[in-house]
Amino acid sequence: MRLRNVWNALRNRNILLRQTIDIDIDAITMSGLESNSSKVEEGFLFVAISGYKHDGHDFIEDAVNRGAAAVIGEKDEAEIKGLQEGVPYIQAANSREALALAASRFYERPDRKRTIIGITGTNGKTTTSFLLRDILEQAGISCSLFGTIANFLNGEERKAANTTPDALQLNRMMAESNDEVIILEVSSHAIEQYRVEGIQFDIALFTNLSKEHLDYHGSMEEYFSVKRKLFNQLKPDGKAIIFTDTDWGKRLVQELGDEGIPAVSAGRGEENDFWLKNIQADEEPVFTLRHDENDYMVSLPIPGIHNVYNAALAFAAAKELIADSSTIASGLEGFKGVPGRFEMLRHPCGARFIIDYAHTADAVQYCLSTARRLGAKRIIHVFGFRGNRDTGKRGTMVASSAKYSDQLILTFDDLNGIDPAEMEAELHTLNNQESGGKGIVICDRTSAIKHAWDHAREGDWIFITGKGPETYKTPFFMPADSDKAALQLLNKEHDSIKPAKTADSY
Ligand SMILES: CC(=O)N[C@H]1[C@@H](OP(=O)(O)OP(=O)(O)OC[C@H]2O[C@@H](n3ccc(=O)[nH]c3=O)[C@H](O)[C@@H]2O)O[C@H](CO)[C@@H](O)[C@@H]1O[C@H](C)C(=O)N[C@@H](C)C(=O)N[C@H](CCC(=O)O)C(=O)O
Ligand SMILES: Nc1ncnc2c1ncn2[C@@H]1O[C@H](COP(=O)(O)OP(=O)(O)OP(=O)(O)O)[C@@H](O)[C@H]1O
Repeated sequence: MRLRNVWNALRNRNILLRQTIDIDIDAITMSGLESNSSKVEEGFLFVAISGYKHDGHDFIEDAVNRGAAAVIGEKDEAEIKGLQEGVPYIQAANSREALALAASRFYERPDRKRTIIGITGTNGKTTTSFLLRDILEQAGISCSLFGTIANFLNGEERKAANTTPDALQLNRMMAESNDEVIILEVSSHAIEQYRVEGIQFDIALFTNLSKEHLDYHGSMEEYFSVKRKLFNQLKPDGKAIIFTDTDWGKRLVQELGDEGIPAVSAGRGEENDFWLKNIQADEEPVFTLRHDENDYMVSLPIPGIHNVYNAALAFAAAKELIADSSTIASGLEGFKGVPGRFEMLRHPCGARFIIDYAHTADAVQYCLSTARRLGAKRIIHVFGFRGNRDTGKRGTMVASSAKYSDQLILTFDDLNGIDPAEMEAELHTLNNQESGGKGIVICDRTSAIKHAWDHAREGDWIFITGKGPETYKTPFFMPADSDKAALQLLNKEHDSIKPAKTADSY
């Protein structure tokens, strides 16, 4: 592709500052695009990103030595080392934005060739995207799905490093996809970091908003305003579909309406386009959705009122693509679930163990209150906190757990570089301040799980939350690399595992 095409894309968006080496860019073609210097090959355009850990401008020399034909950066040329004659340096106002626009152009606007569905919100993105994919696929519509669990395209599964891939990988995968629909989980980090910039969506969904990532966004208002940007990236005939049971959802519908952006609402009030009513929140919930004066009865094979909300949203989105509502309802009935989201295993005594990815106070409340509603005799909650992330939400998570559980066991999650002693001290402080005397601390995660296992009684619902299906980053006492593997090991070798370190001995 001619470099001129990318240059035009940047100029059209007014982010071009200047082209500092005077060269005829029409003469330059680019054979590839990269933001990581170590992957640059002969003839590539290299985009230097000022990152959180590294400054890509420091790697321009490396990129040029590997054959870069041109470089885009955001710093002034006077600050750049390693540029060579014949290699133009194009200065943009923002490199991440430039990368996204360049990628979209280089891969020939893949968003225009497929139906693109973006899902944002604090909780429920993954579950809603899986629900929607199951509905569409059961109706014979092929889907790619890019999200936290993995990236799925053309029937293959690829590992995902982020909830939303970076702009380069995203546009590349969209171009590679032969599927009719692409479902994309859109995190607030992704929007802030321009990973979805330049993409226009056919449908954009909003699940909810609750306290999360405030270390990154500063305030709820700011967090909302970032999420909201997604809804300004709809195609001219695109649709916003909003779940309205949070004030943030109601506000979004109102604000989009004021801007003339068509929004379809789903929620428990009669005023919604998809009115969710008659909810029987059993282990397999049943509910009715009223739309266009018709009632559709749906049953869902996963528990939790939060999953009913997710299903209502998926139903509303599917309705944009599938006319026959009974096909949508049967897609939901056949839902296969999501790894590590309300995933249930049984203890030999009959107690239930649930592995769940809850990592907000809101999610904890939804999970534990589901168990209470379904008649749990005791609720035990095993969880911890990812190191180096949003420390502000921890107190409310413990308080929420204490409110809905009978006992909580605070343990290690992924330490993410934090000193174990520091995390241990934090767990004790949170336990003393927020658990209402219901908590203990067992730092080793597998020992905490074993403690719960050993003390399980018939009628207990025991939640292990925070990691879902993720593998452990550090080894724990038991030879298991995930919560599920630990439970499976306990189930298999119940008697041969030695007593674990307890709170007192740790
Ligand atoms: C803090 C953060 O958000 N970092 C994200 C950011 O990294 P970065 O671009 O700043 O990376 P960096 O390491 O500083 O490098 C800067 C540049 O130097 C380049 N470089 C570096 C070394 C070298 O030798 N040569 C070279 O060219 C790099 O390729 C890069 O272009 O941009 C990358 C590409 O988009 C992301 O993968 C990365 O996510 C990290 C891994 C991360 O953990 N992010 C979390 C916070 C996140 O984004 N989470 C959300 C989900 C949140 C949720 O809802 O739970 C997500 O979407 O995953
Ligand atoms: N609609 C909802 N409202 C509140 N909590 C929810 C909702 N849906 C799911 N949850 C809770 O949030 C957890 C994460 O769900 P899910 O993975 O679907 O959300 P997500 O938005 O994709 O999160 P992440 O981006 O962190 O992966 C679930 O395990 C559940 O505890």
